[in-house]
Amino acid sequence: MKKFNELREQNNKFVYKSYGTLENEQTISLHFHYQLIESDKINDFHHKLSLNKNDKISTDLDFSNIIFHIGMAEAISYYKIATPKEFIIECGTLNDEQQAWFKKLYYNGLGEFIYLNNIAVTQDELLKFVIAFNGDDFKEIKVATQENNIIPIGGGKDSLVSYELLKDEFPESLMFSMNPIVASKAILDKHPDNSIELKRELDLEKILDFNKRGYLNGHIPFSSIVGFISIWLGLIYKTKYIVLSNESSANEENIIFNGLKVNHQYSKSVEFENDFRFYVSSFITKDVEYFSFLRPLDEIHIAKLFSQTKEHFFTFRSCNVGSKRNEWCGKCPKCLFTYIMLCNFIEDETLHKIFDKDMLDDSELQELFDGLSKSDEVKPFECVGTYDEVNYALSKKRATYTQDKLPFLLKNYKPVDIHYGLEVAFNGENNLPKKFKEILKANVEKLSF
Ligand SMILES: CC(=O)N[C@H]1[C@@H](OP(=O)(O)OP(=O)(O)OC[C@H]2O[C@@H](n3ccc(=O)[nH]c3=O)[C@H](O)[C@@H]2O)O[C@H](CO)[C@@H](O)[C@@H]1O[C@H](C)C(=O)N[C@@H](C)C(=O)N[C@@H](CCC(=O)O)C(=O)O
Ligand SMILES: Nc1ncnc2c1ncn2[C@@H]1O[C@H](COP(=O)(O)OP(=O)(O)OP(=O)(O)O)[C@@H](O)[C@H]1O
Repeated sequence: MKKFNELREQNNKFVYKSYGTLENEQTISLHFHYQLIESDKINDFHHKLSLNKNDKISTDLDFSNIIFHIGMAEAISYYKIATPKEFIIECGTLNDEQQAWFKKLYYNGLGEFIYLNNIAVTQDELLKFVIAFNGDDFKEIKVATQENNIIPIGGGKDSLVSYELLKDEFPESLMFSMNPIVASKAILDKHPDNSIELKRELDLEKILDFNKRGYLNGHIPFSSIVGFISIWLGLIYKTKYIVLSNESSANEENIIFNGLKVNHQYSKSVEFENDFRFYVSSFITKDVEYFSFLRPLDEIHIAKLFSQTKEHFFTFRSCNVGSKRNEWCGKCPKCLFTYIMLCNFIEDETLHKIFDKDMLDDSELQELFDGLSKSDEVKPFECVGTYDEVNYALSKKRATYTQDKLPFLLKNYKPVDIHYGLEVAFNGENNLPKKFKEILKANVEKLSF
């Protein structure tokens, strides 16, 4: 593996060359061009997003501001290959405050990457933006948006819960999925007139080739990309609310490394959500609002809500490893975590059918089990919840077995006497508009733990 310092010493540069829109009768596509400049070589990357047109879309305004910003968020997949000190922007401008904002996103969004590649770098040192653009500043985009929702669908249980809780109250909501997996496509297909399917094409062969040649690789803040893209969708669909399904558990870091709170789910955290809302309303538009509907909830609450939606039991896929093949891989942290969250709310027989086994009886999962349940272990780098809710669920489940019937992973598990508060803090840090808070409250009140 080429090391961070070795790559930095080569004085490589990253360039955001251009962004553009191509439109024909059927499709709209956004194109982004980046370069990684090594001393004697220019490596070009071309990234593309595309969408089928329909009569709900209006593209008659100048959307360059938001499209430029989508390019800033998407650039991270290519920037991370060599993490140059200099990030040159040739197609737009960012003031000091905006540059500081993106530095924070890149640093925290690459937190897991920095930790796993054992990189010693501060937020200030990671990169410096160089503006090499002489055009005008971007203008705020003003669109008369309607009181409707775009609900991004990931195919796992969280966005399905939002979908279920909102579908009667807001039957005209638009369901958005990017490169949808089968589970997401099933939701979009139920709403053919209100679905947004977006194709995202990375310059993947080139990324994989750099990976093979030992350049840097690691996790990127995927949800920040969903965020900027969904603002663009809100503008072209004239739709006010972007309704995410990020939970409060996403705020907890995996580990603290050199003072950096390393969180796999950084761009799902409320810190990012608050920063993002501020950024969008200050520099892009005040007419589209991004918030997470499930923010007051922990994963355990979401799991209980999900357990009321039987029709999704055999279609949802929360497993990132298997979801492209429409499978639960049965071996990753997210499979085990999802199983643990649901194990008190869905009867064993059904749960075994969904996951194809009793995951708590799989001795090969001991290490993952410890990572999820012991606070002195590093929490797995996946979208999993907090130690407290895992231990709450495990302790509750363990109490339902007699000693001789305990599944393998619960045999040596010591129930934890935690005071895990199940009450939902609706007045905690969240950005739910009043009407959404009322719907969530009414549904949570129906649950009894
Ligand atoms: C599906 C998945 O979890 N992928 C992560 C995995 O990548 P892998 O190599 O196993 O396969 P691919 O995803 O096909 O990636 C191939 C290469 O392309 C790079 N790449 C991929 C997507 C992208 O947007 N940009 C890229 O540069 C990737 O680095 C590979 O070289 O491991 C990677 C390294 O740790 C992860 O970066 C991949 O994660 C995807 C970006 C991804 O979509 N992950 C989401 C499912 C995810 O983790 N979401 C989090 C939200 C995190 C956040 O803060 O936004 C969540 O749901 O909580
Ligand atoms: N491909 C995608 N297209 C559109 N939105 C997405 C996509 N992937 C994720 N999202 C959005 O990001 C949120 C976080 O993703 P995440 O995978 O954690 O959630 P999920 O799929 O709804 O449920 P789970 O946590 O059980 O997997 C989703 O709830 C959804 O709103």
